[in-house]
Amino acid sequence: MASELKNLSVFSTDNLPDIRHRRFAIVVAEWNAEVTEALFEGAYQTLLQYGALTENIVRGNVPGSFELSLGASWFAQRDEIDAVIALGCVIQGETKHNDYINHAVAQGLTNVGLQTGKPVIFGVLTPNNQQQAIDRAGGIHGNKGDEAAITAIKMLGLQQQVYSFK
Ligand SMILES: Nc1c(NC[C@H](O)[C@H](O)[C@H](O)CO)[nH]c(=O)[nH]c1=O
Ligand SMILES: CC(=O)[C@@H](O)COP(=O)(O)O
Repeated sequence: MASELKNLSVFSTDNLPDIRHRRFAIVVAEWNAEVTEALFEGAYQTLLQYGALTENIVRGNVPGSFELSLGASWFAQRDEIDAVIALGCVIQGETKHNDYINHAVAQGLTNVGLQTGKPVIFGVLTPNNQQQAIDRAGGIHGNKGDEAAITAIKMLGLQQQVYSFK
């Protein structure tokens, strides 16, 4: 498979913007907390590593990934928030329930970003089983939380470039 034995969290960190004064909301789904906590830790530490201040990062919990869109929307509508990172893990079950959640949250988070004009990052794992989730939350395939944080930073950099273009 394409992702076999690959660290999927390898990304360029060239030309990242100054984020000292940027404020981030991280919305975390409580379902599969062992995984989502690892995603949160990866996102939080990555934001700090690249210059965010602890006082400029706020966390909110939602029951499940389906609720990430509304939680993200509440934060994104606040003038004080510059970007939102949504973290969840939807593990395939016996029915199609995971498909409905995954499609709803992907579309929902997309809509929040488009409606607010702010980076709203899809940091939701959609694995077939627990091991695939663990492998992508600090395991052999990296940490989707790290990727989500870098994505938020990069999008703020693009936003800054767009709005400063003369
Ligand atoms: N099975 C998983 C869920 N299910 C709960 C939904 O996200 C939602 O909270 C419920 O349908 C009520 O609206 N959530 C996950 O994040 N991960 C799962 O594996
Ligand atoms: C993905 C989920 O919603 C989880 O509860 C598994 O549900 P099911 O086994 O009923 O498909």
